[in-house]
Amino acid sequence: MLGITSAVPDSSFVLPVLDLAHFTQGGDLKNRFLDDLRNAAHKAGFFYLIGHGVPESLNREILQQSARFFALPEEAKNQVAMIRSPHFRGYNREGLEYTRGQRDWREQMDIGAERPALLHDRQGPIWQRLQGPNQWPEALPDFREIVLHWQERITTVLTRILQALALALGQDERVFSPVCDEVPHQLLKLIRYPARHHSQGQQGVGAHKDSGLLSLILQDEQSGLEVETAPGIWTAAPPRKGAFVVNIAELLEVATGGYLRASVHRVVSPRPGLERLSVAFFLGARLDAQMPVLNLPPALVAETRGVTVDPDNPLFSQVGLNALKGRLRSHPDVAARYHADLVGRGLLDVVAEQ
Ligand SMILES: O=C(O)CCC(=O)C(=O)O
Ligand SMILES: [Fe+2]
Repeated sequence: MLGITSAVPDSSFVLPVLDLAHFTQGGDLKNRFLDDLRNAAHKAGFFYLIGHGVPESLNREILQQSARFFALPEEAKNQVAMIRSPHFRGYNREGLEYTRGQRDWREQMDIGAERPALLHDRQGPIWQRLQGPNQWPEALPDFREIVLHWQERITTVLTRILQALALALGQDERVFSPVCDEVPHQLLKLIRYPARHHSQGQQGVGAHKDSGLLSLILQDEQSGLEVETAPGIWTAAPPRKGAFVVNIAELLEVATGGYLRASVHRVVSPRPGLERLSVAFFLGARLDAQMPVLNLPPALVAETRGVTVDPDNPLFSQVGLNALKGRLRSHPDVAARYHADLVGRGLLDVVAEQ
């Protein structure tokens, strides 16, 4: 059997639920929200978010667009295939993406910030290759507007959480502004996990950490997302009506010397006869930024674990390099076609030679 073999979820641990409206209301509610946020982000690194202000109707619309997109004929989806985009945008059918060397079993459409390509500037920083236009399915006239609108709303929500996290960590509310104002790195994935026969393994997406600042997941009614809350212990994060799942990603672990936890998570494939749709949004820092290391209050420093060192996944504090590393590894076909000069080389070596 491949990939995930023993998913014994730990039902004794329940992910916390945070209400963002409490942060806005101020006073005691705000202080309690900040305490709960600090705890959630330190311990599990995952929580449910309610009171976020994103209308249910908009969440339904994006899931509907997603369902319509995945229902298109293979040929229509392939017209926007990622292999046509040097900027890693577009559609991938099942089995094209890898996590820790194992094939994931999900189809997905990747959409980023809609910005002009900088590809021809080969003298520039190598991460500039990530910037460029998206690909849009011709058959779905409302797709582009709904997806970009949802992306903007979610960016606002996560920027707010970043401000709250800054306060919760004893920092100025705007401490992350220099690394995420104006042109944060945005990536939105529409994802469909088809059922899989157990003999094929159950890896919807394999165990991983997200590489940006904060991630947010909108789920349909199907479970499958699991969080490693202690070594080898997987806590289920099933869908909750009206709530998003939010999680800490690697750049915040780096910025806090490991006080904030970028938890490992995975998705187990649905049982035969079922499928699961999710929309995942990844807020990264500006690609031209260097991630700062924060000066935490002594009480928090005492509980700092240090950044997890994973030889398979070196962390770069240069944001653009970290993002490019992730994309090259997840999409070897796109890397081979457009970025062969970077494949199989340490990115830091490439930068040093430029
Ligand atoms: O589909 C999900 O629920 C989570 C997806 C995920 O973790 C990812 O794409 O990084
Ligand atoms: Fe993830």
